[in-house]
Amino acid sequence: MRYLTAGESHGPQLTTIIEGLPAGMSLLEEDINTDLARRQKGHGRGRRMQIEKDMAFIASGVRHGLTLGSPVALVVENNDWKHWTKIMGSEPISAEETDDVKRKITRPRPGHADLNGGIKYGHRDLRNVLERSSARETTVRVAAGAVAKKLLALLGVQIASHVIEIGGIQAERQTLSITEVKDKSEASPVRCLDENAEKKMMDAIDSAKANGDSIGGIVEVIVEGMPAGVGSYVHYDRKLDAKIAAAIVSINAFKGVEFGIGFEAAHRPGSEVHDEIAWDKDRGYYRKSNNLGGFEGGMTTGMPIIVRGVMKPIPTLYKPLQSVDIESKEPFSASIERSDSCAVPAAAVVAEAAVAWEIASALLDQFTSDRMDALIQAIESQRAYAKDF
Ligand SMILES: Cc1cc2nc3c(=O)[nH]c(=O)nc-3n(C[C@H](O)[C@H](O)[C@H](O)COP(=O)(O)O)c2cc1C
Ligand SMILES: C=C(O[C@@H]1CC(C(=O)O)=C[C@@H](OP(=O)(O)O)[C@H]1O)C(=O)O
Repeated sequence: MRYLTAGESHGPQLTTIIEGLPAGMSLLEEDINTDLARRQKGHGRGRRMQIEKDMAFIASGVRHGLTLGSPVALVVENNDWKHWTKIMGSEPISAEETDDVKRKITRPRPGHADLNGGIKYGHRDLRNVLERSSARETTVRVAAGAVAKKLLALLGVQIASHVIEIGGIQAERQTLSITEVKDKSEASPVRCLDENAEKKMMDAIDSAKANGDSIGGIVEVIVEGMPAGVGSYVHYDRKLDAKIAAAIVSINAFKGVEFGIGFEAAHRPGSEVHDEIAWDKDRGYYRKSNNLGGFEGGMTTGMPIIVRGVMKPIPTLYKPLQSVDIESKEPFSASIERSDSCAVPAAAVVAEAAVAWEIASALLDQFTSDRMDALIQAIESQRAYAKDF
């Protein structure tokens, strides 16, 4: 299964085309819209989120609520487009129009794709870079992820996400079921399970905003119900943990990823890292602990997948950073109109979508099927086989 996305931040719409879904899977626009709404929320979001009300239109590949096996195209309109039709339209704009009307940008923002993207594509108007490098694109990544999540739910695989750190404030660890993680994170304005930390995180976001600054954080994604032995050890590009790591770091502003105890493994002896193997007739094989976060040798162990990603602080700051104008080569202080001050809660939903996509694709690679009923059967039989192996 694969997908592409298209669309600029202030263009008319965002589009994704998903190829390789089996036929006969139930899919409704509301399955996708729930996740699109979740991605728009979160304390710290800027004014753009008051303009947009993201809704997916299923433009192909689904008939009477069921997938056809043909490409599924999803479209999300940008409400903000109506303010940008002249600036972002595809028709040529007259040479007499001023750079102001074109909203030309010659001052690259530190921490953004602006300067490198300008150098790479030869754009002297850096708007041509930022329109596509903007995290507005994560809207349709979440739409594609919602489709993957629907497939996973029908295969008995559950996924949830929550925020574990914002601006240095850490949530206390809790032992909760995946349903409780979903409910509690959904009810929190920062998607955090710990109410004490939640309040402090909100204060930290408010004070960063008041100081013209921004803060980042850490999100965690949990997956339960994956059969053992998905992915492979035989080649670097078939390792499922590696694919998930790439998907997480590909999210705008994500700088790192870890599984299970992650970087903590560097500080512990092997006897306190590796998860001992056990078997009983109800569960089949299991690990007595899950320090490795559900992966050994690039394959699922059947234990929950625990993956965390770290998001840097938002780079556009009201407190301006220094940069250089590419026309005059003179230094300047960046000025801005609007921005998020913290998007970690929204990014948790994006990370969940990214992980859902990778594991759904891995299941389809391994249990190839053009039909939903046959896929369900193949995965049930893998679970039974692995249990008594
Ligand atoms: C959900 C989400 C919302 C974001 N909102 C903003 C924003 O309002 N302002 C901003 O400067 N960066 C924002 N970013 C981050 C930038 O898109 C990102 O830092 C930039 O494109 C450079 O990419 P890199 O940080 O991955 O190198 C957001 C990221 C995500 C995931
Ligand atoms: C539009 C979204 O996020 C945007 C991501 C973003 C950036 O630079 O990445 C900059 C802001 O856009 P604008 O410049 O239009 O205010 C955010 O609002 C979204 O998440 O849907």
